[in-house]
Amino acid sequence: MSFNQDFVDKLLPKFNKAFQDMESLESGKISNPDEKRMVGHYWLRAPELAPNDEIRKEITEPLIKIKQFVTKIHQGTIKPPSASKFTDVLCVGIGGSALGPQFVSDALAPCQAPMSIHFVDNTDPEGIDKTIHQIGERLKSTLVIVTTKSGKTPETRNGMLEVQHAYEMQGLKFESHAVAVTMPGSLMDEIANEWLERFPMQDWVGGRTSELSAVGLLPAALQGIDIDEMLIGAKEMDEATRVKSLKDNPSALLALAWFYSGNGKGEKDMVVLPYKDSLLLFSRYLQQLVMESLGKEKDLDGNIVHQGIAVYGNKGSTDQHAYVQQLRDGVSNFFATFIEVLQDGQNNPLELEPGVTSGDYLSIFLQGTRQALYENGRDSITISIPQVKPRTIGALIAMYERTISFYASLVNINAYHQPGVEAGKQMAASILNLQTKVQAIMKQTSGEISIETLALQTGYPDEIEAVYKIVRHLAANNRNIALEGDLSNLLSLKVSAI
Ligand SMILES: O=P(O)(O)OC[C@H]1O[C@H](O)[C@H](O)[C@@H](O)[C@@H]1O
Repeated sequence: MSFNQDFVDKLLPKFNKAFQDMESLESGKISNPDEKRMVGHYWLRAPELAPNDEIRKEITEPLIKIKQFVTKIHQGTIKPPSASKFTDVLCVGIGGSALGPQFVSDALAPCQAPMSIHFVDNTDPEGIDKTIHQIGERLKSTLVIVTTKSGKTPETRNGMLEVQHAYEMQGLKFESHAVAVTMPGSLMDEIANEWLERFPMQDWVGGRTSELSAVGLLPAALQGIDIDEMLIGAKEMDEATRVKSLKDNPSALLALAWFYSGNGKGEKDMVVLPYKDSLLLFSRYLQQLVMESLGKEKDLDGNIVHQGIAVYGNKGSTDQHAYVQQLRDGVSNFFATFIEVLQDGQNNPLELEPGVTSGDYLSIFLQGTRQALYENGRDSITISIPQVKPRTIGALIAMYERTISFYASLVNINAYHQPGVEAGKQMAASILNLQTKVQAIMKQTSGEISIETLALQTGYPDEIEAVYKIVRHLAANNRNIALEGDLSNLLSLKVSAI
């Protein structure tokens, strides 16, 4: 990164404030003012630092419960009614209730994992059917984990109902296969009352920072991943990033680099390039962590700021054969983050040429791309880890979590709420309401009507385009509606009930 000492000196007061803000956050002050919540994910790996005994218990008790439950599942003490053991795990959840478990599974699950894992993270019926089809006969020995902090996310509810239906179709009792991870008292908590087990999600842990809570630890432990090591890695990184010295603090340095690169306004995108197949999902995980945390319209004083940093990426060297061309030669609107893994992970590596292995190529390609970018004035950050293992993954997660906290302080925003997501959900709910009205009207309509008339009859004449999209979708799925006319020309269409 091409900043100089002057730039660092100028930012030092902001960092001193960021260090203070973090101290206050970690001491349990309300750091998510809109939702009036504490922000406590850092306590998950150091319960001794939690502000009181009640919170400490909220961390230690579920952890014991997870370990006991996982042992019983692996031993077959807790077993499904029609098989001797659970063999598979099916996780239903979305956003922060899916991305961490998916990333960690891809990065760390051993080849001979005690259980295979599958995910339903959308309300796409075809995607759900495909997953259930892949599980096939093993559905009877599959443990379902429904994860939702709020307990009311529509996609997760739908996924659960679809999965439940699949169990019923095979004559299996869903409740004997299901556990929930949710906030005590939530709708899901009530639904899961008769299930195998319920694991709590803490009010003071946000979805996107929940990987080291029951959300991530339960599926990881079921796959035989050492969750204690993940927690140790995160704790060690927390200690290293609690240091109030910019130059000695990895998260502060990372936040400084982000601030420099995007001029404190997110002017440049973050391209995440791990040179390791097992870290493929890291960019997707970071996309939520960074963009949902930092992408904000207003700062903490209510000024319109439109903050954020766009994140994308995949893996090296694969991406060198795709979009890296633009990174080097095209529009200069990004900074790259290389993630370098020192150990190749092969015992007897093949020598492709004398003294050269596949792993050497991977390492050399990283260096080559980094230098080629640098020579063309493109900045990059390189993070090196010795190996992809539970401890380093815990550490990486913790490093980025604290970088978010620091950066949010530098640009004076609340990193812990997501008002924009709520807006989309409310819109979707009103369109569902409109669909219900359309279906009710069409049930009582004989003959053809225009979309304009139909919109008028719903009481929302201005929602003509939404009505058009609703009927087009219903007709495409044989849902008792037929359309006559040119599908691409709204005004030519006539709707009738069938
Ligand atoms: O865990 P849940 O309450 O089901 O939420 C799942 C996800 O959806 C929400 O819309 C939020 O934007 C995410 O931050 C959250 O992780």
